[in-house]
Amino acid sequence: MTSLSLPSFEDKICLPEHLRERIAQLPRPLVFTNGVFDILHRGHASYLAQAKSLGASLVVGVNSDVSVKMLGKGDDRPINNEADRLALLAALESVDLVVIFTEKTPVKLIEQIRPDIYVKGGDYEIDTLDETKLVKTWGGKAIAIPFVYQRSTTTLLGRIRS
Ligand SMILES: Nc1ncnc2c1ncn2[C@@H]1O[C@H](COP(=O)(O)OP(=O)(O)OP(=O)(O)O)[C@@H](O)[C@H]1O
Ligand SMILES: O=P(O)(O)O[C@@H]1O[C@H]([C@H](O)CO)[C@@H](O)[C@H](O)[C@@H]1O
Repeated sequence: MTSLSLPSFEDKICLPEHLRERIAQLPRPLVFTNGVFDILHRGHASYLAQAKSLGASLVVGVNSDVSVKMLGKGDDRPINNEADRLALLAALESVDLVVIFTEKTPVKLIEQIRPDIYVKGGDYEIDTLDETKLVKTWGGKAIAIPFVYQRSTTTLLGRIRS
């Protein structure tokens, strides 16, 4: 019987204890974004590709299952568990590294990574975010990417349920 090794994209999933060395290996400018990415859709894929194009590498911080519960998206969320959400993001060409965070916001993680560019989608008022204020303390930039495709996990779930 042929034995197959795990697909190489799994290497993009970073354990928090390896974060410092993995970040040091990535080319700069380093772009960072974060989110739940519960049911991946075309809006996410397009957004992440555009985020990557702003720099040389893209790191995605992914909310742990417990931290999703703090965001008020619903008692049944996330639909996909943290391991699966990390793996799907790691499988995208645009993504260089994925790492979990367990707090309500990714501020602690951003302090560790010190990205050159912080990115969120156009559904956020980027200038009001603590994440934006933080990256500016070391001369970083924050950029909001407008939606190209009107998609959302919540809308998809509504359609499945109706
Ligand atoms: N249609 C979209 N186009 C571009 N960016 C998006 C889109 N939807 C979400 N994003 C961005 O992707 C990241 C993750 O978003 P999120 O997981 O909240 O997606 P969502 O589909 O809006 O989910 P939910 O409906 O659960 O809030 C965020 O930074 C958000 O700004
Ligand atoms: O997928 P979402 O809901 O867009 O991701 C959230 O983004 C929040 C944002 O960074 C403002 O603080 C973050 O706090 C939250 O933990 C989710 O990642």
